[in-house]
Amino acid sequence: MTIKLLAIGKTDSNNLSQLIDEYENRLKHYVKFELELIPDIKNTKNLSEAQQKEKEGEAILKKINPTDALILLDENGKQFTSVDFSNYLQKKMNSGIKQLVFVIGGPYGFSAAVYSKAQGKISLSKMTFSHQMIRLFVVEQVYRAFTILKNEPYHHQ
Ligand SMILES: C[S@@+](CC[C@H](N)C(=O)[O-])C[C@H]1O[C@@H](n2cnc3c(N)ncnc32)[C@H](O)[C@@H]1O
Repeated sequence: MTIKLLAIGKTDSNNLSQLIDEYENRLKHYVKFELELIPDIKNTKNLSEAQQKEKEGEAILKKINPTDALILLDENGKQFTSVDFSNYLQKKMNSGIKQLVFVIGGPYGFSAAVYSKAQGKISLSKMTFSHQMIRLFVVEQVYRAFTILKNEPYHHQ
């Protein structure tokens, strides 16, 4: 199974990018992983929040193949412990899915169209993180999950 993390807009902070790269590189030892950044929507100044979400939603859905499992990162989604999340990933791998796609919304979240296509929602906390910082937290948690599955000494209960 391939895991893709889809997000809108390039990561503005070099420090953040470096940390994301670090975990992305570590993850490559365990699974085929790709972080794909969808270019920012242009002329957002002339768009309402709802219009921006719609356009971002269209761009997101264009990237999804019919056989992908689409899972949204969302404050109101299901919460896991890191061990539970590792078991969740193991089950997805066992289920024969070709590609698991985690999607991070833009600054205003997801359009209704994206919600309606999603097979699940995962929350990393009840608090809201910036759409850029959450990238790092997702990559780190996926990495952590694989170290748990491999019994490696990264995670401590
Ligand atoms: C700034 S937040 C958008 C917040 C907006 N209130 C909403 O309704 O989604 C941007 C994106 O970051 C992700 N995000 C932020 N906090 C999160 C959390 N605690 N758990 C999971 N994803 C989160 C989500 O993908 C969200 O769409």
